[in-house]
Amino acid sequence: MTLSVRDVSLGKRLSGVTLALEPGKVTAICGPNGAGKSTLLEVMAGLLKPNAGETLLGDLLPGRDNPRERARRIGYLPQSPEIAWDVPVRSLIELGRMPHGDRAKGPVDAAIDALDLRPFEQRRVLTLSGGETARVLLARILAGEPDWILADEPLAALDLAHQRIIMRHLVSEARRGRGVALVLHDLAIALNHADRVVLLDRGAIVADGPPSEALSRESIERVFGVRGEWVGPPGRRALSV
Ligand SMILES: Nc1ncnc2c1ncn2[C@@H]1O[C@H](COP(=O)(O)OP(=O)(O)OP(=O)(O)O)[C@@H](O)[C@H]1O
Repeated sequence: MTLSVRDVSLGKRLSGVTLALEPGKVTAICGPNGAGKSTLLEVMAGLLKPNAGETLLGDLLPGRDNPRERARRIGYLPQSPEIAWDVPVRSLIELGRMPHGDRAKGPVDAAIDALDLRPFEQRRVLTLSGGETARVLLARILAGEPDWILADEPLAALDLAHQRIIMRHLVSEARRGRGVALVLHDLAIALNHADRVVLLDRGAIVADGPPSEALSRESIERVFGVRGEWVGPPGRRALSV
């Protein structure tokens, strides 16, 4: 089922954005600070109502029709999530099952393993480091087995090894048929791992397509004002600036 926004505008934050995401793919949303990436993701999650335009999940309006159904279908990880209760890690991840009304062991265990959280399972969440906390919050989303994973900077707090593990896992979730949309600042991760890149600037889409096209030298210079050169072999490219 396609997740799309049609002609969405919200103050100065988004203007006339139209985008249709397909399941089975990883889409990276990139762009400079303040470009509207988080706003777009929140609108796509059905959690922020635009002034004009609409978000559609197939032909459903997510959020308004049925919030529980939306939560079952769309797992949304905000940029700076807050943790209200100092509960054990496993209990927090189990909260991801709330839209299903169960604590199914299988998906909770799978999420714990995917995010390398076995050693922390019984720890209280407020004792974890920033990167460990970020992994727990993403595990909560995975435990809910949503059709769509929308995550705002899910790798920002992670060390190199965990960035790799988690990016690979998100790619494998997409290959199993889920839709994955990630706000990413690291253009090399977007280039190497995403199937599609949507480049935003000042609230509008300025490039949208295969990563090597959307993140060409020219568009990086135009949008970020930085001259860069992609170096290294395909799949392992780095941006030399
Ligand atoms: N609640 C709000 N009310 C008004 N303006 C807002 C609000 N939240 C964000 N903005 C503004 O909207 C613009 C887009 O913000 P957004 O957080 O979507 O950008 P972003 O691309 O995710 O940026 P970053 O890379 O810095 O996280 C920014 O100029 C921001 O200051």
